[in-house]
Amino acid sequence: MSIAKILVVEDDAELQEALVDILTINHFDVLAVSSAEEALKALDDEIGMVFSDIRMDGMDGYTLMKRIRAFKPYLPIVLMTAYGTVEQAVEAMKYGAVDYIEKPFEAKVLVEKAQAYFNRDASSEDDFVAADPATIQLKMMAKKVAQSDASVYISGASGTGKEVLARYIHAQSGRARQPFVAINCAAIPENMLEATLFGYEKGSFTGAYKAMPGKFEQAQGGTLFLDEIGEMKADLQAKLLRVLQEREVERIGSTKPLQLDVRVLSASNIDMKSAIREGGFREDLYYRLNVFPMRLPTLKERPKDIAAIAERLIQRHCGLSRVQPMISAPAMKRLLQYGWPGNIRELDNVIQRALLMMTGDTIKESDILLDDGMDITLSLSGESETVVPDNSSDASSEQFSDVESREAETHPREAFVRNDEAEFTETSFFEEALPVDLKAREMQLILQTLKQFSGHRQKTAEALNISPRTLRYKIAKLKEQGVEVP
Ligand SMILES: Nc1ncnc2c1ncn2[C@@H]1O[C@H](COP(=O)(O)OP(=O)(O)OP(=O)(O)O)[C@@H](O)[C@H]1O
Repeated sequence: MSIAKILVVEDDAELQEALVDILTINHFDVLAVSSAEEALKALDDEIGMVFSDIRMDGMDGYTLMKRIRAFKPYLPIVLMTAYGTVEQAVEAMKYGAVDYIEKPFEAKVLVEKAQAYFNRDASSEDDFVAADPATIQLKMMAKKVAQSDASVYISGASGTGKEVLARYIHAQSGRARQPFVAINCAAIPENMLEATLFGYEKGSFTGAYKAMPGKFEQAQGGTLFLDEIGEMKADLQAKLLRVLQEREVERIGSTKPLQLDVRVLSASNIDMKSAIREGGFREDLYYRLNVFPMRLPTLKERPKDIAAIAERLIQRHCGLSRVQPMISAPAMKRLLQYGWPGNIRELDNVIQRALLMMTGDTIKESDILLDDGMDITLSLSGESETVVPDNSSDASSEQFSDVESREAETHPREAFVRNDEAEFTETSFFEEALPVDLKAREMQLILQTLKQFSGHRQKTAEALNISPRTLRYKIAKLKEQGVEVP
């Protein structure tokens, strides 16, 4: 299942041997060849990455890369270039090399590149960075439990990486090549969640103008991740329990049960034990979901992860084609000293800000803008691009923000609610019971406004006083959740 080897293409025998030694010592399985022609013959599904020299007799590394790209569009290829051919390497990157190393290079550089890109094109892409002993142990457990079909329940505060861990479990399992379907139970209005989970037949309720498979069906053969499961209402909990017990699902309006082969992972950031005690969550369902419990510590509880995750985030945001900026020691100290109430999601925002602020190739202390030191909340992740005045009590000065924020809770945007819809669409379906949580309200507003302007994005964004980019982001999120957007 997992892609096993790194292919080294190097015609200098001595250097080839050194490369093989370094990679092998660092636990990579390596196959080495001396020419591009041999490399093409050696490339099979077992190869998860290529390091290739550029200047070789016969076919050069540049041509080799183009040839590989024809049948392996995503295979990470790192070109090794001698001094003076850097421009050629940069040019090569435009055609699809993910990176280059300039000779002579240190062993450390080679290993870092291997760690960064190896298996990058596999469906088992590993974004779960673990450097703290607590997380390393958790990751090992996740790898083990991935081999079974046991239901895993992941607890942890918001932004600690519960979805990342769920994806990791899926990627490490025998289901890795099958779909991973995630649904955020809190983001979908209560009356829509059942249909989204189980699917529905055309005409089975007002608004069901065409048949839709549910998330269970979409995850067939793979993994279904039920995020924020604690938000699910009692009647739906009972239905979910039945589906899990019987391992079959019936679309709403259908009498044909569908046998399910779906592994279920779930997560929540609420205290489920007290939810059970208070009657908010069914104990029997909890025990069915919680066959294997995993708890993600807050970022503060795993300080050794901060630097490693920050580096991964830099890689992620710089793309594969840019030399990675470094973090200066004082800047890192600042990251390490901070409390991270928003966990990794907050770290991600801080890194994105720093990348924007920095000049040169190093993130300096002054580039680190922490939320507690800022008088504006400015997130650049696309999740919240608007500037929200901190602690503002002036509702009129606020914008309709992406931030699922406390500000929004204090000042719900009543002015945006337009109850003038009459036709049956997903929108009117939402209106049957006004959703209580703000995410649902936001969704309702967007769908209503889109409908009002016949799906015209620009006009909708203007009416909601949000940027078109924010609207696009929100629409993409809704689509991800299975909501039909006009
Ligand atoms: N171990 C990790 N390594 C690298 N990035 C991570 C890690 N954990 C989380 N992230 C990043 O942090 C962000 C938040 O992660 P994720 O959405 O999985 O958190 P969550 O706990 O599910 O949050 P919520 O409870 O709000 O749904 C994402 O951008 C994710 O890629």
